[in-house]
Amino acid sequence: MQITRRLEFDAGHRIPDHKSQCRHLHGHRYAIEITLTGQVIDVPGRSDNGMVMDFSEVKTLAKTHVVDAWDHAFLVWREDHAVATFLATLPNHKTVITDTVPTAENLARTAFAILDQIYHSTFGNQIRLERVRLFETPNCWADALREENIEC
Ligand SMILES: Nc1nc2c(c(=O)[nH]1)N=C([C@H](O)[C@H](O)COP(=O)(O)OP(=O)(O)OP(=O)(O)O)CN2
Ligand SMILES: [Zn+2]
Repeated sequence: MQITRRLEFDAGHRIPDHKSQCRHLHGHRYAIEITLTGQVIDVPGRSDNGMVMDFSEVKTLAKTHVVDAWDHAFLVWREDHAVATFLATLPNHKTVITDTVPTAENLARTAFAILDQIYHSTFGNQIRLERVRLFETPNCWADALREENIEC
């Protein structure tokens, strides 16, 4: 069985080498959808009976490890020296330095890598992260899929 939980957050970014608008500093209302697979729990009386995993727990882990870190942050590529240096001059500014240019594809892949470890260490093999879908806008999204991210 497969379940999906969606969360939203706001963040700024830019794609410094982009040929068009995206090289400017701008922001998005991002959405992240986390898809997990597992067996439906069949233990009468348990709070999560009939569920793969309680959606509220899916949310809590995603919020703690990705969404709260990225929400209202500026996501800046470590090679984007002009912006990274400028942001470092702002006292207490919420800046997240990324190892790759912060496209929807790379952010989806980064979130997958973080969350895969988290769900695995919390729930072992019973729950598997299958996909992280990251919406940059309502019309543009990227999917990080297990088969392309993990060798298993
Ligand atoms: N494959 C990708 N292409 C683009 C990405 C990306 O992450 N992956 N990112 C951008 C920009 O960051 C941009 O903010 C999105 O731009 P745009 O295509 O303009 O998207 P909109 O939904 O705002 O488009 P409208 O046509 O104005 O609705 C660019 N490309
Ligand atoms: Zn953008």
